[in-house]
Amino acid sequence: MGAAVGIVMGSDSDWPVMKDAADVLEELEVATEVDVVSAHRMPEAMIAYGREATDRGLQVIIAGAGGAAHLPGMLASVTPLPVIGVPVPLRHLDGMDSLLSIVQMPSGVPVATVSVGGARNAGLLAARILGAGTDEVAAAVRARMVDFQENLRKAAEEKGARLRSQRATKLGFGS
Ligand SMILES: Nc1c(C(=O)O)ncn1[C@@H]1O[C@H](COP(=O)(O)O)[C@@H](O)[C@H]1O
Repeated sequence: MGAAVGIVMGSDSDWPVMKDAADVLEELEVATEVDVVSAHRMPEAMIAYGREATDRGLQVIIAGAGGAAHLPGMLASVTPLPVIGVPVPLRHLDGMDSLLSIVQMPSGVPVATVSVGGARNAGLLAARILGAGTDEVAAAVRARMVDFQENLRKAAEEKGARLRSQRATKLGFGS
């Protein structure tokens, strides 16, 4: 089966951030493809990627970029697929430039923007979009997402229990 989610970034220097999206989608058994596609540096190839995405079977695009981050918005302008934008933080301005470039889209061209460096949430959001479908593949992704959420809840509860017990021990109440 081909990739359902395309993960693209403006430069390979974004990969340490964008890898989190690929990793969580791998955990959820969602097929992904990864590529460098830059609106600024390779505009024709970027347009082709966006235009061909649906025919190639992609269902969601995750696009990460830093600085003057035009890639997510430009992709959203040439594809009907949902585009999730990841603001990649660079050395200057701490990602505020990336965030504002991605989030402040003009009306009519939506990009679902996650937090600065929030590639893991971008992956999770892509899985939720896929899981909203009505076929068997969507149901399977949805079931894995429900498990994921259950594990998240348990982990949070365990952290609370650990903290309560450490505190009680410190104050001499026992655990
Ligand atoms: N924001 C964009 C775009 C674009 O939006 O088309 N293309 C590259 N870049 C960004 O430039 C930063 C520096 O790239 P280099 O590390 O290659 O110099 C990266 O964060 C990339 O996403």
